[in-house]
Amino acid sequence: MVEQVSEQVSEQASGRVAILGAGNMGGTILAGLLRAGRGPADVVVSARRPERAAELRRQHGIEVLDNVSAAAWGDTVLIAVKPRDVSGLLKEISPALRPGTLVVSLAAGQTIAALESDLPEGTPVIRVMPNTPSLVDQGMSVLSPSEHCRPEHTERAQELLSATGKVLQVPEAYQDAVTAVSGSGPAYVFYVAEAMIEAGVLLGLPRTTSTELVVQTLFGAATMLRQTGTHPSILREQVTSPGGTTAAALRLLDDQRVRGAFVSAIEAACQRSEQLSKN
Ligand SMILES: NC(=O)C1=CN([C@@H]2O[C@H](COP(=O)(O)OP(=O)(O)OC[C@H]3O[C@@H](n4cnc5c(N)ncnc54)[C@H](OP(=O)(O)O)[C@@H]3O)[C@@H](O)[C@H]2O)C=CC1
Ligand SMILES: O=C(O)[C@@H]1CCC=N1
Repeated sequence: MVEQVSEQVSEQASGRVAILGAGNMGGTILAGLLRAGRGPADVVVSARRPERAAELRRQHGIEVLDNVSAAAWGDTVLIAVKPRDVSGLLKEISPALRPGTLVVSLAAGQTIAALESDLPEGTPVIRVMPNTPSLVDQGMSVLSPSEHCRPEHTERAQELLSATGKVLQVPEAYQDAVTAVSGSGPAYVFYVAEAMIEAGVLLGLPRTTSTELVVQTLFGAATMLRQTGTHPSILREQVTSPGGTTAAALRLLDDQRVRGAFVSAIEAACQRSEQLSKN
């Protein structure tokens, strides 16, 4: 099966991509690459459960291989397993990697140094923090290349990740903060959405109506932030009429220290990412 696939030549700059671990994030990037026009000549995945492998073949019509075969096939190998499974997976595939294969890791809290320690000397490695809106091509992926990466390696990863949204490069020292802000960020927004929907229901709105109001309001507010480039404080002031409803709501949020709670929550996520890198 591996030989059969390898006869086909990828026309993409990032070459043949092997995604190891097709769960939430790996599956999302896979779907994004396929939407962007890649096909079986360009992408394979690995799965450890036969039923998941069958599902991936059925859904996407692509090759599902074992980890070692997929890693040997790929020009770029994307690591999308849970942080605790990364080291074992890298040790497993390390002997099969061809010289020059680019390893791209999505794992939270896994440093470049830790990744390199399980890979052949000199392997180019890129640490990335993506997020789940990649599922709708609105992802935010933030990458940090290792010192063994040449510009073409970074361009390869940028091309790969831009299939599902924006891509930014930062020094690795920022990755724990990035993880806390944009990696975990969608969860904070969904948390706020849940609270707003429940509030609408409490006030007597049908659940479907409340949901529609909240989703469109979040979408509209995010679009305003992006399209106007205006600071959120100013946009908030524009909604807040003197003596009006918004001022009453914001006063309660301030009294309940909600802004401070958000800051502390994001600090906690950053600390957790730092802890993961020490395990
Ligand atoms: N979810 C998110 O919002 C984000 C996640 N990340 C990072 O992405 C990575 C993946 O997270 P997520 O997608 O949420 O996790 P999931 O648990 O959804 O996906 C992990 C996948 O890896 C598979 N897997 C585990 N071990 C192996 C193995 N040895 N060989 C092959 N496949 C294996 C699992 O298989 P099985 O189905 O059998 O369990 C599962 O399908 C993590 O490192 C996380 O830190 C980064 C940014 C955002
Ligand atoms: O919760 C986590 O650990 C992962 C990393 C960022 C988003 N999800």
